[in-house]
Amino acid sequence: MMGSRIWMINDTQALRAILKDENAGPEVPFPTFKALMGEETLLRSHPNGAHPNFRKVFLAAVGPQALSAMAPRVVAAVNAHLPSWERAGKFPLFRAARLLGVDMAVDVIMQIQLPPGVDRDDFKRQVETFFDGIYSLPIALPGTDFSRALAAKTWLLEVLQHGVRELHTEFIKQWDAVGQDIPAYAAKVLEHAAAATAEQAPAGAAASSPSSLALTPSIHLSQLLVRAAFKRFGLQDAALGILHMLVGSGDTTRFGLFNSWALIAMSPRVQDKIFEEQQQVVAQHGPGLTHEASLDMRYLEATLKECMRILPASAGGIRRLAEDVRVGGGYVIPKGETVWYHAGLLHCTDPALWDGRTDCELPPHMDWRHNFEEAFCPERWLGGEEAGRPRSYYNFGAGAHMCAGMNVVYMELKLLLAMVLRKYRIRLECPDMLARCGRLFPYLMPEKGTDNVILEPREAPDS
Ligand code: HEM
Repeated sequence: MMGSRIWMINDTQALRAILKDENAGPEVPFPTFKALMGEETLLRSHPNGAHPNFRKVFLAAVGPQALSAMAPRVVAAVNAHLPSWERAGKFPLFRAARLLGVDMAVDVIMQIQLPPGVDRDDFKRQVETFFDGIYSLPIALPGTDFSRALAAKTWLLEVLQHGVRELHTEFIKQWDAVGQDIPAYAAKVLEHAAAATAEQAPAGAAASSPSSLALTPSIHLSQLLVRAAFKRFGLQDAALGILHMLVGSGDTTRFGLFNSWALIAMSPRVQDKIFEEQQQVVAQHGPGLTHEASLDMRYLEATLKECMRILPASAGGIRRLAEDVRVGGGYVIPKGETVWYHAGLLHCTDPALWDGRTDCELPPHMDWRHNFEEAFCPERWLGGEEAGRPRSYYNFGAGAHMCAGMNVVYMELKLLLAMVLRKYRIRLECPDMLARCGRLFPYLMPEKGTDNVILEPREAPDS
């Protein structure tokens, strides 16, 4: 692929070994990705114990308190679009998912601070241009997506330096104070967080002083730890770390949202069950959409899992083997080779759902095109269902690098969908929009003008 040889691994037994860092290192071997994201990504190598410590700090930054603080920002982001969709009675799904993905990354998750004079919408347009380039051919001719993305990168790195400057300065001070040792730095951050919890600092409280800025768990700080693993880094590299997380959190979210929204729009049955659950959530938590309320949306969560089982929002992950790996049938893939675990393929051959038949294009549990009602069954995730509980779920990866933002994604998507589905039934204006998607990789791309979602107001429950 793109000049690289890649082995697709669908043997879950062999995969277990590959998903451990001792045996294989994450890597994205595509020239476009490397040119835009740099050679030194978290996904590539982890000197100095960087990865497990980065992960601890990242997970501390997205714990329950942080999610509670994030929820109102999710609601605000959706409210910035919903009224115009309501006025039109419909919205274009691909564009809506793309805009919301960027909003979630920029405003909700990363809370990007811009320098005076930089317009937030202009910034978001540059982020979109950068996203588009990631899936393009590495041809930097004028007017190509790739060359536009390279230009956007230069601009974005310049702008992002503003918001990360103070943290970078304080980080370097703390970094030197701990002898430039990543585990020691991470330990200090976690101690600081524990002390703040003991003092009952309010959820999402901002750091109280410049030095505590570099000791308070945050996604920004976790990215700086990654940068520090490679070299003594400057402001430009700090900005690149932030750009990485904009991609990691925004681009994936838009695919998750597009796929889920489309599948849900195809199922009035599932929408009714979500609506019923929302009424119970309102009875228990009131009408406000909070992180706590989102925890009681079990059916909606099962629906999202089912959507991302059928149409994963990621293609899994890629690894460079550090050891020979033996796979089924006695084959050995030699050290140094690149392997890919593909979420969609693994879901197809889920041992709990697949009967081993190979004479069909897609097995019934995946075949949403021809067999929608049988394939799309959120109840699978709730147990006690004859459809069978899935065993393979690789949408968020697995093993040492399993998505650290998974709980953020579930909360975002649950709140967003609840805001729409409490008020509306939704349906695709062009019912076979998904089946007509011309482009399938790396994401589903609808044919022009086919992706409108119609909003039909639900009658008030007591009317
Ligand atoms: C639907 C949305 C998302 C999907 C499908 C997704 C999927 C994934 C996958 C498959 C991996 C593992 C890649 C591998 O094994 O090489 C991963 C890693 C990661 N994701 Fe996500 N992701 C999503 C959203 C997010 C968000 C919103 C955040 C941040 C808040 C995030 C943060 C991360 C991080 C930090 C890692 C690296 C973890 C590590 O290396 O330990 N993701 N994601």
